[in-house]
Amino acid sequence: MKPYLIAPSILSANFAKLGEEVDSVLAAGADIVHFDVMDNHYVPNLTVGPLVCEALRKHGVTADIDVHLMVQPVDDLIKQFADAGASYISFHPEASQHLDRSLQLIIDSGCKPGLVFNPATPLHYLDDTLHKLHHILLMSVNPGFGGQSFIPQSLTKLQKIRTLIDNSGFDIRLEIDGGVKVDNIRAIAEAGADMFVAGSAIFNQPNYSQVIDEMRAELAKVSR
Ligand SMILES: O=C(CO)[C@@H](O)[C@H](O)COP(=O)(O)O
Repeated sequence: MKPYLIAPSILSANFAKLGEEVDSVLAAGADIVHFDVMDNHYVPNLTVGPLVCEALRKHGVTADIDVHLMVQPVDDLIKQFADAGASYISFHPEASQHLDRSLQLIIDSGCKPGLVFNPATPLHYLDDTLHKLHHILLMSVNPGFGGQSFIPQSLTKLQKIRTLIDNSGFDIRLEIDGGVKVDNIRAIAEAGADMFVAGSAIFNQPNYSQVIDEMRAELAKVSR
């Protein structure tokens, strides 16, 4: 198993001082920055685009930036985000007309490709794509908003994906996103996740390092 990664979602950060927020959360021990892109079409909310990703790089952020595209169509934004400094880029398979092409565009742009599954998106999209994936992102809430509750059925879906990955022989990260908190992160890790996106659990607390330390303490209890 890979080392656990904690990825704060900027969706819950104070956008009026985003650079400082990202600096603070990285200084507090976060591993990677989760960057939620919403287009008010694929999801009913509107957030940020490549300019903001580029601004974080210009601000001096050197950590990996994990771009989650909640957009349709997908392909036009891939190169723009790669040029803006994205490290990982993931998208929802049902939002792409040509899944293999979209994955290849991410690879050709020099980024690490991922597929995102909503709570009810079928896993058959993994049938012919696993060999190209760097990560799989399971949404444990319906996408569009921070601060929602973790959908308990996601644990079963996580276990299914973990088994698929382990049986495939490919080295793929399994990321979870939505309602991740100190009090459920251990169960989520035990179901197979190795990368944890948390927005409100981190940014809604005054002391980011305390939350991240508490999450790591819970993760240290997982036997694997
Ligand atoms: O992509 C999304 C929501 O669509 C997430 O990244 C949320 O931003 C996670 O927020 P919390 O559930 O952790 O508050």
